[in-house]
Amino acid sequence: MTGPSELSARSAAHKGQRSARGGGGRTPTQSAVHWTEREKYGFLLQLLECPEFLLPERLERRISVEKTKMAAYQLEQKIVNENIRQMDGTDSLHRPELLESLYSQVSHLDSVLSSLEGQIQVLEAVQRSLPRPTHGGSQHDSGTDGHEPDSLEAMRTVLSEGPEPTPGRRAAPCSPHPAELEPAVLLHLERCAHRKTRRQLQLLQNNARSYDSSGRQQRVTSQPESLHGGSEGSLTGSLETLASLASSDRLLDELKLREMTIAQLRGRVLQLERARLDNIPLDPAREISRLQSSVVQLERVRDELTLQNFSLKSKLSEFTQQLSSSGVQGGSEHDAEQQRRIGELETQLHNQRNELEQLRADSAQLRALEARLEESLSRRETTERYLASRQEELTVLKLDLETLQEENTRLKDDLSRVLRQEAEHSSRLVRLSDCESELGRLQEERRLLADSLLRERTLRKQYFNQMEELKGRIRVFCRLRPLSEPERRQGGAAPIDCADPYTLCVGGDKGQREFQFDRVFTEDTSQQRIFDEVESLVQSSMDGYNVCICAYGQTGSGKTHTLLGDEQAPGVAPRAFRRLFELAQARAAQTSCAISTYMLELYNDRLVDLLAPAGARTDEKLEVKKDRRGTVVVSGAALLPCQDAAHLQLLFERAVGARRTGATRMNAASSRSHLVIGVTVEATSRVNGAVTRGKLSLLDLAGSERAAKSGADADQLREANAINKSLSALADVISSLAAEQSFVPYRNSKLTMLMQDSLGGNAKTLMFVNISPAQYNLDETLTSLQYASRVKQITNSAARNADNKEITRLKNVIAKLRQRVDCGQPSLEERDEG
Ligand SMILES: Nc1ncnc2c1ncn2[C@@H]1O[C@H](COP(=O)(O)OP(=O)(O)OP(=O)(O)O)[C@@H](O)[C@H]1O
Repeated sequence: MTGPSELSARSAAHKGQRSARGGGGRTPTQSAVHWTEREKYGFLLQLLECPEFLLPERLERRISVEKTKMAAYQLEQKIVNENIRQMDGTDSLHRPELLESLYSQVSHLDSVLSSLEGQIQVLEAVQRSLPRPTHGGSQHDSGTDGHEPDSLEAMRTVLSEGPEPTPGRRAAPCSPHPAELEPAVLLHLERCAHRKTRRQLQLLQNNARSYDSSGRQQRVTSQPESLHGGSEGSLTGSLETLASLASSDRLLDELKLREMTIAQLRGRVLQLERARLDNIPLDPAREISRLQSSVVQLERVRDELTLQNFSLKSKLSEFTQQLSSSGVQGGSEHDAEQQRRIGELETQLHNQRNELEQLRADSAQLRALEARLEESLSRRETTERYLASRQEELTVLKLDLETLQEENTRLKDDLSRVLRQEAEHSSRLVRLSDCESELGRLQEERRLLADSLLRERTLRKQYFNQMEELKGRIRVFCRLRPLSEPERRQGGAAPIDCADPYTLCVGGDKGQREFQFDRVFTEDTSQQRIFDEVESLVQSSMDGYNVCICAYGQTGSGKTHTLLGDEQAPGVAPRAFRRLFELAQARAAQTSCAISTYMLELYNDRLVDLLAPAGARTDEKLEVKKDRRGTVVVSGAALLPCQDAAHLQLLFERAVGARRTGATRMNAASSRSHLVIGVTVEATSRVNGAVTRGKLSLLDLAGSERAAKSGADADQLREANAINKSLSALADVISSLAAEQSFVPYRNSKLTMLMQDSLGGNAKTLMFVNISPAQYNLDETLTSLQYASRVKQITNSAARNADNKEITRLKNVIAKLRQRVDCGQPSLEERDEG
């Protein structure tokens, strides 16, 4: 069965052959190349067999008829091609026979078109080679019908370089004469003209003969009249005979010239034939050559005979002349003799004519044989060509078959692979649809989880804040540091005991005192444990609260260690930085966080920007202000955005490195200033665009100390004064907040101004009170604990309110007791001392 790919391959091959043969968009020149020289020559011979076709009008008509035929065939071919094109499509699979028949139709049409084009070309070449008919009379007097050229000049002109342009007429368009056609055409034309001249000559001779016989009769019947004074009629007849003879001479000359031209043309045709024979296979060429040489020999014999004929004719005319002259002179004695001789000569002439006719018949037969040979050769050539083309086609088809077989194998492999892939693909599709439904379910689940997570988060925040509320806005943690070696040597540890995680018992001269805090951390508490307690506040700053974590205590009590720590044991600050960025990362899907920082030092009541580049640090006064949202800002201080925790840590280390420290008797690296680290967090919700702003303030306060004890010099005394002043202002603020006074003296110190937005209000504050365990520092420890207790009083509003009521009651009791003292009863202090 013929497959569609095979058919299309064959179609392509067929089209390739057609285009190679000049099919499709052929030009006449291209077609002529494929209409062989032999075919052209055969057609030309056929044409010359019917000389009436050489008339210009007929040629014209024939050309136009052939062109019309060609147009019709071309149209038909187009239709068949269109059918093939459609058949090459989907239907071709089911109708291979129809397609085959269409292909054979196309081949047939191709060959017909090629033949028609060749014929047209030959006809046009013949037309071009003919002299153009002139309008208004013939330029060359042919003496016939005005169309048949018989003028020698015209022939020569055509033979040499084509027709001369005549005056009033433009030269023929410059189309080249096919060199091999012109001599053959001219030869034929010349032969036609030759035959005509000979017919005329024959006519003249017949006339002369009839006149001669009538003259003789006249002479026989009217001899007595001619003897008496001559006859006028016989004179007229003699003159006509002379005229006929003269015209006969002219015709004879013309015949000679024509025969010479014919000989020339024949030689040229032979030359061309020989050249053509070079291209013809060996045996037929030899055969044609042999036949042609015999034709030439025959023609030579015929020419000789023709010459003899001429000489006889001339002799005859001489005799006729003599005869007529002797007739004019009144007869001669040798009449009978001459008549006999004339009779003999005429017989001889007649015989020679018969011979000549015989030769001509032989020649015609030879030509017919030659034509048949040509025909059979051409048929053989056509068959050979057809066989060769079939052979080529067969080779191409074999190659096509091999290619198709390979293609088929490859396609089978492809098909099996594709089928395998399709099976895999369909199983994958099933899996994919399962996955899709699973994904849909998971997405729904995720959405529900996200909703519940949001609800949970909101609740968590709510509970967290409630818990923080319960813990109090101000929380106080107490941290006891380990006893150092110098302290051990200087009297050892003070009687400080941690009764429970919230109670610290300190023994002293006035007995043991108890201090309650939110948490009490003993000397063995790790930095991580401390941070675990602080972490919730760091989270609050992410939730939009202002959070302040500060460390208070005498110098060397461990404030810096708690807040900043060192490389081995990082304090609250570096851990808080890391936690902030972890929280920002965890919430990245819901909120985008922008974290910035400023780091300041308050030294001798003067603010210093610790993040300003070293060279750029000037004495420019930094001012503490509040923005429209009530947040404290320091104008002139750098507020640097931080990309990540490492960046913030780097800035922190830079600031700590720039901080002012000095050696005291109490601490080799004592902080002589308050360190304020502010980390602002601006969180923008990706859901609704809501912005929350929080701040984490870390405050490492300078050590509270007694100047004499710390061994301070004049500068250090000034530093200590400033430090104590600011700490006292901080205590005042906290007292005011505790007493819920309407006025809180924030502006008494730069420190309190700076901490305004982180103390009181909605702010959450955590104070570490750091204490030394040394007996040597017991007084300072007690002072610190009392200070922290004051702060603790405002940690819980409910408790605070209760405390306040209690204080009021006690104050009333004191007042009554004072009245009793005034009445001789002991006072409260006296009772306590007792
Ligand atoms: N909990 C602790 N565990 C171990 N060592 C501690 C602890 N607390 C403080 N120290 C050590 O005590 C010394 C003094 O601590 P730190 O410098 O933190 O005191 P300070 O209160 O900041 O002093 P100043 O106010 O003078 O700056 C340091 O050497 C520190 O390492």
